[in-house]
Amino acid sequence: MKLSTLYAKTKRAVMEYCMIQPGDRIAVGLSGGKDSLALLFALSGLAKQPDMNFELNAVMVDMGFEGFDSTPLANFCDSIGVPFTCVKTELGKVIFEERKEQSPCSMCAKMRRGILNRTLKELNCGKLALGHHRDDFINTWLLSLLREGRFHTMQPVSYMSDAGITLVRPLLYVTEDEIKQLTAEKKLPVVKQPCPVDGVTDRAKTAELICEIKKSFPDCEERFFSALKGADFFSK
Ligand SMILES: Nc1ncnc2c1ncn2[C@@H]1O[C@H](COP(=O)(O)OP(=O)(O)OP(=O)(O)O)[C@@H](O)[C@H]1O
Repeated sequence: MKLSTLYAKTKRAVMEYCMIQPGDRIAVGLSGGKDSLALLFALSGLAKQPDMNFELNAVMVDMGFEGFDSTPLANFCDSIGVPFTCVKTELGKVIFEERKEQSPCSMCAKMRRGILNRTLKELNCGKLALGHHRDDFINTWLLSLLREGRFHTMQPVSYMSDAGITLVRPLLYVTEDEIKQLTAEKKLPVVKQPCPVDGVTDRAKTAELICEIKKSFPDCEERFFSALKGADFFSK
Protein backbone atom coordinates (compact mmCIF):
# COMPACT_ATOMS: atom_id res chain seq x y z
CA MET A 1 0.00 0.00 0.00
CA LYS A 2 1.35 3.40 -0.93
CA LEU A 3 2.01 5.69 2.01
CA SER A 4 0.26 8.53 0.21
CA THR A 5 -2.88 6.34 -0.04
CA LEU A 6 -2.73 5.46 3.66
CA TYR A 7 -2.41 9.11 4.65
CA ALA A 8 -5.09 10.23 2.19
CA LYS A 9 -7.61 7.64 3.38
CA THR A 10 -6.90 8.33 7.05
CA LYS A 11 -7.07 12.07 6.55
CA ARG A 12 -10.34 11.76 4.64
CA ALA A 13 -11.96 10.03 7.64
CA VAL A 14 -10.39 12.48 10.09
CA MET A 15 -11.67 15.52 8.16
CA GLU A 16 -15.06 14.14 7.16
CA TYR A 17 -15.96 13.19 10.72
CA CYS A 18 -14.05 16.01 12.50
CA MET A 19 -12.07 13.44 14.47
CA ILE A 20 -9.23 15.76 15.41
CA GLN A 21 -9.31 19.36 16.61
CA PRO A 22 -6.23 21.59 16.86
CA GLY A 23 -4.33 20.96 20.10
CA ASP A 24 -5.89 17.54 20.73
CA ARG A 25 -3.97 14.99 22.75
CA ILE A 26 -4.81 11.61 21.23
CA ALA A 27 -3.92 8.17 22.54
CA VAL A 28 -3.78 5.23 20.16
CA GLY A 29 -4.96 2.02 21.83
CA LEU A 30 -2.11 -0.27 20.88
CA SER A 31 -2.85 -4.00 21.19
CA GLY A 32 0.29 -5.20 19.43
CA GLY A 33 -1.82 -6.40 16.47
CA LYS A 34 -1.47 -5.18 12.89
CA ASP A 35 -4.50 -2.86 12.89
CA SER A 36 -3.55 -0.62 15.79
CA LEU A 37 0.08 -0.60 14.64
CA ALA A 38 -1.05 0.56 11.19
CA LEU A 39 -3.19 3.22 12.86
CA LEU A 40 -0.26 4.44 14.96
CA PHE A 41 1.93 4.53 11.86
CA ALA A 42 -0.71 6.49 9.90
CA LEU A 43 -1.42 9.02 12.66
CA SER A 44 2.26 9.60 13.40
CA GLY A 45 2.69 10.45 9.70
CA LEU A 46 -0.33 12.79 9.74
CA ALA A 47 0.90 14.50 12.91
CA LYS A 48 3.92 15.73 10.95
CA GLN A 49 1.84 17.43 8.26
CA PRO A 50 1.86 21.23 8.55
CA ASP A 51 -1.93 21.57 8.61
CA MET A 52 -2.28 19.05 11.43
CA ASN A 53 -1.83 20.06 15.04
CA PHE A 54 -2.19 17.26 17.58
CA GLU A 55 -0.09 15.23 19.98
CA LEU A 56 0.08 11.47 19.92
CA ASN A 57 0.57 8.84 22.63
CA ALA A 58 0.40 5.06 22.45
CA VAL A 59 -1.24 3.14 25.30
CA MET A 60 -1.23 -0.61 25.71
CA VAL A 61 -3.05 -2.79 28.23
CA ASP A 62 -0.80 -5.80 28.75
CA MET A 63 -3.27 -8.61 29.47
CA GLY A 64 -0.65 -10.62 31.34
CA PHE A 65 -0.64 -13.60 28.94
CA GLU A 66 2.41 -15.77 29.40
CA GLY A 67 5.30 -15.11 27.05
CA PHE A 68 4.08 -11.71 25.86
CA ASP A 69 6.81 -9.11 25.51
CA SER A 70 6.00 -5.51 24.60
CA THR A 71 9.64 -4.49 23.99
CA PRO A 72 9.36 -4.42 20.15
CA LEU A 73 6.38 -2.06 20.49
CA ALA A 74 8.24 0.21 22.90
CA ASN A 75 11.18 0.30 20.44
CA PHE A 76 8.88 1.04 17.52
CA CYS A 77 7.19 3.93 19.37
CA ASP A 78 10.61 5.25 20.25
CA SER A 79 11.69 5.13 16.60
CA ILE A 80 8.70 7.23 15.49
CA GLY A 81 8.91 9.60 18.48
CA VAL A 82 5.61 8.63 20.15
CA PRO A 83 5.53 8.20 23.96
CA PHE A 84 4.51 4.64 24.89
CA THR A 85 2.68 3.63 28.07
CA CYS A 86 2.22 -0.03 28.90
CA VAL A 87 -0.17 -0.88 31.74
CA LYS A 88 0.60 -4.32 33.12
CA THR A 89 -2.47 -6.29 34.25
CA GLU A 90 -3.59 -9.83 35.09
CA LEU A 91 -6.79 -9.49 33.03
CA GLY A 92 -6.10 -12.65 31.03
CA LYS A 93 -5.85 -14.74 34.22
CA VAL A 94 -8.88 -13.10 35.86
CA ILE A 95 -11.14 -13.61 32.84
CA PHE A 96 -10.06 -17.04 31.61
CA GLU A 97 -8.79 -18.82 34.73
CA GLU A 98 -10.48 -17.33 37.80
CA ARG A 99 -13.90 -16.23 36.50
CA LYS A 100 -14.07 -18.70 33.57
CA GLU A 101 -16.29 -16.15 31.82
CA GLN A 102 -19.10 -17.40 29.52
CA SER A 103 -18.71 -14.36 27.26
CA PRO A 104 -15.05 -13.43 27.76
CA CYS A 105 -14.90 -10.95 24.86
CA SER A 106 -17.43 -8.49 26.24
CA MET A 107 -15.99 -8.75 29.78
CA CYS A 108 -12.46 -8.30 28.43
CA ALA A 109 -13.44 -5.29 26.29
CA LYS A 110 -15.23 -3.67 29.24
CA MET A 111 -12.37 -4.11 31.70
CA ARG A 112 -9.76 -3.08 29.12
CA ARG A 113 -11.77 0.04 28.26
CA GLY A 114 -11.93 1.01 31.95
CA ILE A 115 -8.14 0.73 32.26
CA LEU A 116 -7.61 2.64 29.02
CA ASN A 117 -9.95 5.44 30.14
CA ARG A 118 -8.14 5.79 33.46
CA THR A 119 -4.75 5.89 31.73
CA LEU A 120 -5.94 8.47 29.21
CA LYS A 121 -7.04 10.70 32.08
CA GLU A 122 -3.58 10.38 33.67
CA LEU A 123 -1.96 11.29 30.34
CA ASN A 124 -4.40 14.18 29.84
CA CYS A 125 -5.63 12.71 26.53
CA GLY A 126 -9.25 13.41 25.60
CA LYS A 127 -9.43 11.05 22.62
CA LEU A 128 -8.83 7.35 22.17
CA ALA A 129 -8.09 6.18 18.60
CA LEU A 130 -8.89 2.54 17.83
CA GLY A 131 -7.60 0.42 14.97
CA HIS A 132 -10.98 -0.65 13.54
CA HIS A 133 -10.87 -0.60 9.74
CA ARG A 134 -13.46 -0.70 6.94
CA ASP A 135 -13.92 -4.46 7.12
CA ASP A 136 -14.56 -4.27 10.89
CA PHE A 137 -17.44 -1.83 10.27
CA ILE A 138 -18.93 -4.32 7.78
CA ASN A 139 -18.31 -7.30 10.03
CA THR A 140 -19.93 -5.60 13.03
CA TRP A 141 -22.95 -4.66 10.92
CA LEU A 142 -23.44 -8.28 9.78
CA LEU A 143 -22.87 -9.62 13.28
CA SER A 144 -25.48 -7.25 14.73
CA LEU A 145 -27.95 -8.28 12.05
CA LEU A 146 -27.42 -12.01 12.65
CA ARG A 147 -27.11 -11.98 16.43
CA GLU A 148 -29.31 -9.08 17.52
CA GLY A 149 -31.67 -8.67 14.56
CA ARG A 150 -30.95 -4.99 14.10
CA PHE A 151 -29.21 -2.71 11.64
CA HIS A 152 -26.31 -1.36 13.63
CA THR A 153 -22.55 -0.90 13.48
CA MET A 154 -19.75 1.04 15.19
CA GLN A 155 -19.54 4.81 14.69
CA PRO A 156 -16.47 6.59 13.30
CA VAL A 157 -16.74 8.96 16.30
CA SER A 158 -18.51 8.34 19.58
CA TYR A 159 -18.45 10.20 22.87
CA MET A 160 -18.36 8.21 26.10
CA SER A 161 -20.08 10.64 28.43
CA ASP A 162 -19.40 8.58 31.58
CA ALA A 163 -15.64 8.75 30.94
CA GLY A 164 -15.55 12.11 29.16
CA ILE A 165 -13.52 10.52 26.34
CA THR A 166 -14.15 10.56 22.59
CA LEU A 167 -13.51 7.39 20.61
CA VAL A 168 -12.30 7.84 17.03
CA ARG A 169 -11.75 5.23 14.32
CA PRO A 170 -9.60 6.89 11.65
CA LEU A 171 -9.07 3.71 9.57
CA LEU A 172 -12.72 3.77 8.43
CA TYR A 173 -11.69 3.83 4.75
CA VAL A 174 -8.69 1.47 4.97
CA THR A 175 -9.28 -2.21 4.16
CA GLU A 176 -7.80 -5.15 6.01
CA ASP A 177 -5.89 -6.23 2.88
CA GLU A 178 -4.29 -2.79 2.70
CA ILE A 179 -3.26 -3.08 6.35
CA LYS A 180 -1.71 -6.50 5.72
CA GLN A 181 0.28 -5.06 2.82
CA LEU A 182 1.44 -2.10 4.89
CA THR A 183 2.46 -4.34 7.79
CA ALA A 184 4.61 -6.44 5.48
CA GLU A 185 6.10 -3.55 3.51
CA LYS A 186 6.96 -1.44 6.56
CA LYS A 187 7.88 -4.46 8.69
CA LEU A 188 5.64 -3.28 11.51
CA PRO A 189 6.53 -5.21 14.71
CA VAL A 190 3.33 -7.23 15.23
CA VAL A 191 3.39 -8.97 18.63
CA LYS A 192 -0.17 -10.14 19.10
CA GLN A 193 -1.24 -10.93 22.67
CA PRO A 194 -2.05 -14.68 22.66
CA CYS A 195 -5.80 -14.56 23.40
CA PRO A 196 -7.29 -18.09 23.93
CA VAL A 197 -10.51 -17.30 21.98
CA ASP A 198 -8.86 -15.69 18.96
CA GLY A 199 -10.44 -17.07 15.78
CA VAL A 200 -13.31 -18.94 17.50
CA THR A 201 -15.70 -16.06 18.16
CA ASP A 202 -18.95 -15.10 16.36
CA ARG A 203 -16.93 -12.24 14.87
CA ALA A 204 -14.55 -14.77 13.28
CA LYS A 205 -17.57 -16.68 11.95
CA THR A 206 -19.02 -13.58 10.24
CA ALA A 207 -15.59 -12.91 8.71
CA GLU A 208 -15.69 -16.46 7.28
CA LEU A 209 -19.23 -15.87 6.04
CA ILE A 210 -18.11 -12.74 4.19
CA CYS A 211 -15.27 -14.76 2.62
CA GLU A 212 -17.88 -17.28 1.39
CA ILE A 213 -20.09 -14.52 -0.07
CA LYS A 214 -17.00 -13.04 -1.77
CA LYS A 215 -16.57 -16.23 -3.80
CA SER A 216 -19.83 -15.48 -5.63
CA PHE A 217 -19.82 -11.69 -5.23
CA PRO A 218 -16.19 -10.51 -5.26
CA ASP A 219 -17.17 -6.86 -4.71
CA CYS A 220 -19.53 -7.54 -1.81
CA GLU A 221 -17.48 -5.60 0.75
CA GLU A 222 -17.49 -2.45 -1.40
CA ARG A 223 -21.26 -2.92 -1.83
CA PHE A 224 -21.90 -3.48 1.87
CA PHE A 225 -19.82 -0.47 2.79
CA SER A 226 -21.46 1.84 0.28
CA ALA A 227 -24.85 0.63 1.54
CA LEU A 228 -23.85 1.57 5.09
CA LYS A 229 -22.64 4.99 3.96
CA GLY A 230 -25.66 5.50 1.70
CA ALA A 231 -28.09 4.68 4.50
CA ASP A 232 -26.43 7.36 6.64
CA PHE A 233 -25.36 4.81 9.20
CA PHE A 234 -22.52 7.00 10.35
CA SER A 235 -23.45 10.18 12.14
CA LYS A 236 -21.17 13.19 11.70
N1 LIG B 1 -4.69 -4.61 24.95
C1 LIG B 1 -5.00 -3.49 24.31
N2 LIG B 1 -4.42 -2.33 24.68
C2 LIG B 1 -4.75 -1.17 24.04
N3 LIG B 1 -5.62 -1.10 23.03
C3 LIG B 1 -6.21 -2.22 22.62
C4 LIG B 1 -5.93 -3.48 23.23
N4 LIG B 1 -6.66 -4.42 22.60
C5 LIG B 1 -7.36 -3.79 21.64
N5 LIG B 1 -7.11 -2.47 21.63
C6 LIG B 1 -7.66 -1.45 20.71
O1 LIG B 1 -8.97 -1.84 20.31
C7 LIG B 1 -9.01 -2.07 18.89
C8 LIG B 1 -9.94 -3.22 18.58
O2 LIG B 1 -9.54 -4.34 19.32
P1 LIG B 1 -9.68 -5.83 18.78
O3 LIG B 1 -9.42 -6.72 19.95
O4 LIG B 1 -10.97 -5.96 18.06
O5 LIG B 1 -8.42 -5.96 17.86
P2 LIG B 1 -8.16 -6.13 16.30
O6 LIG B 1 -9.35 -5.66 15.51
O7 LIG B 1 -7.63 -7.49 16.07
O8 LIG B 1 -7.01 -5.02 16.10
P3 LIG B 1 -5.42 -5.17 16.31
O9 LIG B 1 -4.92 -5.79 15.02
O10 LIG B 1 -4.97 -3.78 16.55
O11 LIG B 1 -5.24 -6.09 17.51
C9 LIG B 1 -7.56 -2.32 18.50
O12 LIG B 1 -7.32 -2.03 17.13
C10 LIG B 1 -6.83 -1.36 19.43
O13 LIG B 1 -6.88 -0.03 18.95
